[in-house]
Amino acid sequence: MTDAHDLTAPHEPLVRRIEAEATVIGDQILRIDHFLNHRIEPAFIVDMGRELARRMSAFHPTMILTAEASGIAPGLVVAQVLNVPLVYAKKYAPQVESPFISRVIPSPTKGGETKLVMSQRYVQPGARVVLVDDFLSNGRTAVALVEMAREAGAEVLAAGFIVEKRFKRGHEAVEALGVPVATLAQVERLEHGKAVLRQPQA
Ligand SMILES: O=P(O)(O)OC[C@H]1O[C@H](OP(=O)(O)OP(=O)(O)O)[C@H](O)[C@@H]1O
Repeated sequence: MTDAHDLTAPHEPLVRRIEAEATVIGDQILRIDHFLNHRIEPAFIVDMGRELARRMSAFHPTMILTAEASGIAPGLVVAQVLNVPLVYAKKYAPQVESPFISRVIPSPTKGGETKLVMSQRYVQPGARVVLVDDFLSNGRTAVALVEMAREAGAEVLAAGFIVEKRFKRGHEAVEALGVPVATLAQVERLEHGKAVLRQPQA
């Protein structure tokens, strides 16, 4: 089994790019959408997805689960490397044929509420699920996905994220559900227009 330290080892290429290129607004907002979730660099998202897949491979998932929209790119890479299907809970066109499972969560970045909807046709009892998303912040999206997968009768083995904000409660919230968390970059805090990250081992 992959140990906890390995699951959260900082991925040096990502750490360096966040340090050099992130737009930081106040002590809460970290913008790296020029390579992660608005403009996507294929070679870099594949590099990061491969590293997440390497850490997830020990869990032997039968499917990857994410949420629309920003989780799809890293989720697709992890799914491709592990040769399993990717399912994404819909947010923006949540008319899903019955039977389905849904959760309403506070919208992480837009205010208001977001509805996540997932068809039970694509998450079957006994499925071995690994969650993947681009960001882990308060963890409400990930917690909702864990609950939805379990409601469908699936087993949730682990959750992997490209970036986590360690100053939010998401990591603890997901682990409290008994789900190990893997992340490639850990943002400890945002200050003076810069992101302060956990550093890779020399
Ligand atoms: O840990 P949390 O507090 O739940 O925040 C993390 C979530 O926030 C973002 O989604 P968002 O809905 O903002 O954007 P998207 O529609 O582009 O995926 C991100 O893609 C994660 O799914």
